[in-house]
Amino acid sequence: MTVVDIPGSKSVTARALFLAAAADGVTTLRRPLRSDDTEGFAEGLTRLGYRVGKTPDAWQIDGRPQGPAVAEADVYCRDGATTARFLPTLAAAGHGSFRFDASPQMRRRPLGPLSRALRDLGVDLRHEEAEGHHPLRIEASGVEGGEVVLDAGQSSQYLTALLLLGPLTRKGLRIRVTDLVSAPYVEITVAMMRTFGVEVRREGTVYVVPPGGYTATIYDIEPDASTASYFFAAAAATGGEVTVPGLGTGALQGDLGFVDVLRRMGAEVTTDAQGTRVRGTGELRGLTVNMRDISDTMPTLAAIAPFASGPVRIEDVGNTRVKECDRLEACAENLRRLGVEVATGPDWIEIRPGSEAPVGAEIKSYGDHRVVMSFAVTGLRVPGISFDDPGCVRKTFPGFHEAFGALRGQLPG
Ligand SMILES: O=C(O)C1=C[C@@H](OP(=O)(O)O)[C@@H](O)[C@H](O)C1
Ligand SMILES: C=C(OP(=O)(O)O)C(=O)O
Repeated sequence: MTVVDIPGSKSVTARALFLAAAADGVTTLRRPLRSDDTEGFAEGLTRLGYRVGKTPDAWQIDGRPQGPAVAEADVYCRDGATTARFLPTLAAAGHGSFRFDASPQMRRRPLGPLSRALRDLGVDLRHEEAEGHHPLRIEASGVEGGEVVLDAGQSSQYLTALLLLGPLTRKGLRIRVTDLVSAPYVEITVAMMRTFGVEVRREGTVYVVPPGGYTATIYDIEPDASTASYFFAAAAATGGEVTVPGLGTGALQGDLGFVDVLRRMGAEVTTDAQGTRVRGTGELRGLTVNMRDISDTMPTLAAIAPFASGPVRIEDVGNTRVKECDRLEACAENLRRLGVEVATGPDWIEIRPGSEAPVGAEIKSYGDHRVVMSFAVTGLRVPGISFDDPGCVRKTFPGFHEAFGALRGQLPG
């Protein structure tokens, strides 16, 4: 049995940084994720004048309920959508002139529904180049609050950004949501807001957020469930056994639901209060699965699908086309490089394992950490897999190759 120590959750760390910055008092985050996305978020806060103190195991943030400590700032959000979508709302609640820009891929990724909602709330927000995309400029003078309509069918992060903003407005927010993808991420947001002293109420499709601000706390960041998916998939694909402590029945992240997909395929899964264990049984059945709620794990499943005994069809994942790359096409392209038959549609991918074993090839990373980490799992059973850009794992797990290499030595085969 192998016990794997998975680094902290990106989503939880990003939210915790926002909440800590907005809270009244000093917050300590224990075991935050240290990766390009979360270091970028913390750097953004520093640019906005917040104090972020770092030790190897904890980050400490001096909260400022009144908003950024500087009157002007230029914030580079790197490749992280949480930074690029959450930080502008934090800035909007303060006073000053703030500009946000991001990596070329993050500039291509959409933001329009969020910026429209902020404008509807009276925020002076301008896109400097393409409408609905970074770079953008906010002339912030606080947010009054009230009711706003939001389409979060492309990204739940728009809704999370507005929910996080709610308690910083003068009247609170009523957010009427017309569509929502990646819904479990909103549950993470609501649960974490509660820990920082704010109760979000739901009335059907309306989220009601009271004004009044956040309270500082000591917060333990749980391990990243999307990262854990590579290690669970490794066990399922090789007949090995992997245990991840800290991701148990009380975990906040919906992506832990990936183990239910592995269970449907034939793996043995046990989850208790302490963590989750996956044991490969030698059986990996094909299936049709809707991954709308957990689409960050779509590439993980696509990458082990060639080992299934029948076709694997993944549905309702159209939003993976606007992530670090077009993930449906990236997975299809790389599976074809391995000699695997695959088809895609607007929001689905179907992998059809053949009688021939996949062959080794260079994987085209498209700068996407999940493409690399997913096909590393394929590499456990297919000799000769290499990557054109292995380093792009830095976005969420700089130490991935070392950790996965250590696991490889402990798995069967
Ligand atoms: O809120 C979050 O932390 C995230 C939400 C999801 O994005 P979408 O809601 O855009 O699907 C997920 O893919 C991303 O990695 C992190
Ligand atoms: C889509 C992802 O990240 P983000 O949207 O936060 O950039 C991801 O980590 O898979």
